Amino acid sequence: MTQTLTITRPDDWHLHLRDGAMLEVAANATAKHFSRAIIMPNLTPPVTQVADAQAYYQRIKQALPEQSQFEPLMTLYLTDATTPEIIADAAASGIVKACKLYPANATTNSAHGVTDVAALRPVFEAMAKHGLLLLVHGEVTHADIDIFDREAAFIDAHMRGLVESLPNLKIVFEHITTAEAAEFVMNAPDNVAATITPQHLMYNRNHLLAGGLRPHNYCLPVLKRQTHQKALQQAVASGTKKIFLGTDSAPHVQGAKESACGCAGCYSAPAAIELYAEIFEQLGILDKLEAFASFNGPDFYGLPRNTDTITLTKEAWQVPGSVKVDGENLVPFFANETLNWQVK
Ligand SMILES: NC(=O)N[C@@H](CC(=O)O)C(=O)O
Ligand SMILES: [Zn+2]
Ligand SMILES: [Zn+2]
Repeated sequence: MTQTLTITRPDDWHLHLRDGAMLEVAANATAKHFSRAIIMPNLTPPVTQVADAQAYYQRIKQALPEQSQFEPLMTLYLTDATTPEIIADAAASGIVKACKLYPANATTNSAHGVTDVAALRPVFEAMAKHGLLLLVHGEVTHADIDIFDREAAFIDAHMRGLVESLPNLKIVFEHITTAEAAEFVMNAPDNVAATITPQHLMYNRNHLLAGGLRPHNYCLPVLKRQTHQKALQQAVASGTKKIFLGTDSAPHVQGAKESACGCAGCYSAPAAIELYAEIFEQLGILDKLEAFASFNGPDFYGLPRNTDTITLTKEAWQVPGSVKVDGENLVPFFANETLNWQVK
C-alpha cells in the first residue's frame, strides 16, 4: 500500500517572489501547496513604504488565479530612514506583518540596508508596540570577516544586544546555518525564533564546492561545514517550537546563477514541502514535519493555524531541470534529482 502523510496546510515564513514575469512563476509555485507566505521586500527598489507593500500585495494577488486562497504576508525593508510613523502606518494597514533587517550589503539587493542597527532603536520600539515582527538576515558584512564566520559573528555583534534590549519584540533569526545560531535561538527567550531552509538541512558546503562548483547550491548565508548541518538537523529533531519552515526560495535566472559572479539564492519553491519531507524522513522525524511546517510559524506570529490539509504520497518523482520565465530558464534547487514524496 502506498504510504501517505496528511498534514495541516503549511505556510512559508521566508519567501522571495521578485516581480514581473518571475513573480508570476514563483507565486504560483508556492501557492500550489502553501496557504500563506512572508514575502521578502528586497525588490529593486526595495519595499520601504506602506504604499509599496500595498502595491506589491496587489501585484502578487494579480499573478495568481482569481480563486486562489493564497495570502501574501507583507514586510517592509528597514533602512536608516525608516521612522516610527512608518511602522504605525504599516501595522494599521493590516497586510504588513513584519520588517526585515538587512545589514547593508549583506546579500542580494541589500545595498539600502541598515548601516547603524543601534540608531533604529525607536523603530524597533514602535514595532514592538504595534505588534510587527523583526526578521533578521543575521550576517555581518565587514570585508575582513570570513564569509563562513559572518553569521556567528553577527550574534555577538548585534543579535545578543537586540534580544537583550527588546524583550517585547518578536524576533526571527532568518535562515540560520550554524550551530552557534541554533544554540542561540534555542536558549533565547520565547520572543525569539528561527527559520531553516531545505538546503541547509539537506546540504553542507561540500555540496557547493566538492567535485565541482555548484552554483545552484549557492545561497546566503552560504552552506557551512557538516557539523553545522548536523546541529541544525538536531535542533529540528528536538521538536522545538522555536524553529519553523522558511524556504528562502530565491529565484535568479540560469544566466545569473551560472556566471563568473553568480547570484546567491536557491529556487526551492517548485519542490518546497517535498524537500522538507525528504530530509525529515531521512532523519526519522516525519512525525515532526507538521509542527515545523504548519504550527510553529503561525503560533509564533500570533496568526491562526490553517484549517485545511495537504496529503503527501510516497511516490518518487524528478524535480524539473528548468522552468521557463519569459523565455529564460530558471533552474530549481535539486533540479533533476529524485524526491520520494509528492503532493497529489
Ligand atoms: N538567500 C539568498 O541567497 N538570496 C536572497 C537574499 C537573502 O535572503 O539573503 C535573494 O534575494 O536572492
Ligand atoms: Zn537573507
Ligand atoms: Zn531570503
